[in-house]
Amino acid sequence: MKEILDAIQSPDSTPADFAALPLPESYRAITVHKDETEMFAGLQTRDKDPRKSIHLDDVPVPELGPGEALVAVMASSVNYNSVWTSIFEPLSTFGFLERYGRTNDLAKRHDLPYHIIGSDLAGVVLRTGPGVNAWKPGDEVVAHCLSVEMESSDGHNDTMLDPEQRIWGFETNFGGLAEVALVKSNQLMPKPGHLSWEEAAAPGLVNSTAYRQLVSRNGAAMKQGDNVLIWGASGGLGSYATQFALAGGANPICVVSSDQKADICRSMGAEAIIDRNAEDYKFWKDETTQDPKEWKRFGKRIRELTGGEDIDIVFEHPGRETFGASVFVTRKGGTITTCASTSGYMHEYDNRYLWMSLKRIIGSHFANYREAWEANRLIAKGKIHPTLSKVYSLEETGQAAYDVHRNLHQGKVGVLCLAPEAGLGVRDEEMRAKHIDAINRFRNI
Ligand SMILES: C/C=C/C(=O)SCCNC(=O)CCNC(=O)[C@H](O)C(C)(C)COP(=O)(O)OP(=O)(O)OC[C@H]1O[C@@H](n2cnc3c(N)ncnc32)[C@H](O)[C@@H]1OP(=O)(O)O
Ligand SMILES: NC(=O)C1=CN([C@@H]2O[C@H](COP(=O)(O)OP(=O)(O)OC[C@H]3O[C@@H](n4cnc5c(N)ncnc54)[C@H](OP(=O)(O)O)[C@@H]3O)[C@@H](O)[C@H]2O)C=CC1
Repeated sequence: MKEILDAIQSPDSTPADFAALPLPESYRAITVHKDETEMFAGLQTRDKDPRKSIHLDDVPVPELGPGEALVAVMASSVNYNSVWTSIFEPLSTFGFLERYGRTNDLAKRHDLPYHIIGSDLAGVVLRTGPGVNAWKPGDEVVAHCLSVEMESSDGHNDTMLDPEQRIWGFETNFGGLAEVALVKSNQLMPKPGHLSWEEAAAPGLVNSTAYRQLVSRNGAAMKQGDNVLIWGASGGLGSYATQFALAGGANPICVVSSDQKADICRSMGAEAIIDRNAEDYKFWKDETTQDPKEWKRFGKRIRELTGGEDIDIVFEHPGRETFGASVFVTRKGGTITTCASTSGYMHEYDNRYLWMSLKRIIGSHFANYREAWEANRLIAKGKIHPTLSKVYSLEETGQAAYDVHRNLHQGKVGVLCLAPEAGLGVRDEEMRAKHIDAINRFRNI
């Protein structure tokens, strides 16, 4: 592994040098264990502690198949899907690995008693499998997390519709929170040169998801002037949705839960901000009853902030707790676009407000390769910036996941894998200097 790291850090290394490097037999990886899937049985979601289920193990390097690449991972990031994996909710991800393993001989590699998690990476290609022409050893890359087989016609208009669509590092093994990762070569994209490894690894999953959900025609197709209600506007998804709204000439109405988070949104350029804690919205009277008066109070507050207008697009992901309010505050003909249900997936809303006002609910999930590429291109051009706050070592990944689970973090949380320290890997200092304030906006808060 030291030889690999030396080659990555030497400005003189050539593709041939990388191709000649011997692969290590094993590498360090963040895992959850199949024999521990019941460890949190009986506990409330909030009390399930990722620090107990997340392990740092030595694992063998997987065999490389056709159309695949092995990547030396310099940095990765914590996504909420790794929190779900680590608390075995809504179900254990080992079921996904077993199901994938049953599809063909090569996929059997994924069905192991340990799951190497993580759905982001920035690093360097070490080896490519047969049939890979677009990438070569030594390429500096980021990887998006869409894994598809594309043997069915279903996915050929939109790869997200492939019946064998999986999220890498969640529904497949050999994820990015590790020193080496196995990806399909059509997950690779150029690493933005003006960013360090950990900055480049931070946006991938959430940036691509927010791009499809909000900007793409497959999502809400946001346009100039739209009022966009963004839940968790300084969180993982929300910090990118807010930037897309501002960069696209829309009007973000940012919902957050503290003064500090409101300040972050202001520093991104947002003006309309609602602190859901300070204003104490209680959309639910009890476990089973919502309070439409609270939806109305929320809608009134939005009208105050927009000069009397209602919401064109709701960027939804909290789910059960907020969905009734989200449907209510959307304007006639408006769109609620949802990609998650952090607070519960059995949503309840008053359907009269949906059909009588001709509103639409759009389900959105990650992004196809083209959407992920376009989202990464915006990062590379300095139009959208990483929202990296803290950086942890690989050993501290459990703590990093705990922070995200408990909503103690801001923006995105990074993890150094092979990178010995933060700040390495910048190739375009001039462009970096132009954007340095925006790049550092979330750092150490
Ligand atoms: C990029 C980052 C993303 C995120 O962070 S997203 C957040 C994290 N992700 C999640 O929380 C999602 C986790 N996944 C799940 O919870 C589950 O993954 C799903 C609920 C999405 C699906 O559950 P499943 O068990 O995989 O599928 P089924 O459809 O409930 O069960 C499969 C069986 O149901 C049959 N079936 C499917 N559709 C129909 C139909 N329309 N009519 C009749 N049967 C149907 C199938 O055939 C099959 O059957 P047979 O078990 O016998 O093989
Ligand atoms: N389908 C897909 O492709 C994807 C789905 N996801 C899913 O989306 C969800 C969010 O991910 P991500 O943004 O990365 O997570 P983060 O935790 O980084 O951000 C979510 C934000 O939502 C807000 N929030 C949390 N709970 C509630 C609540 N009950 N009511 C209102 N606001 C709430 C919080 O902000 P505040 O406290 O300031 O209000 C929090 O910071 C997760 O469930 C994740 O699995 C994520 C990426 C892709």
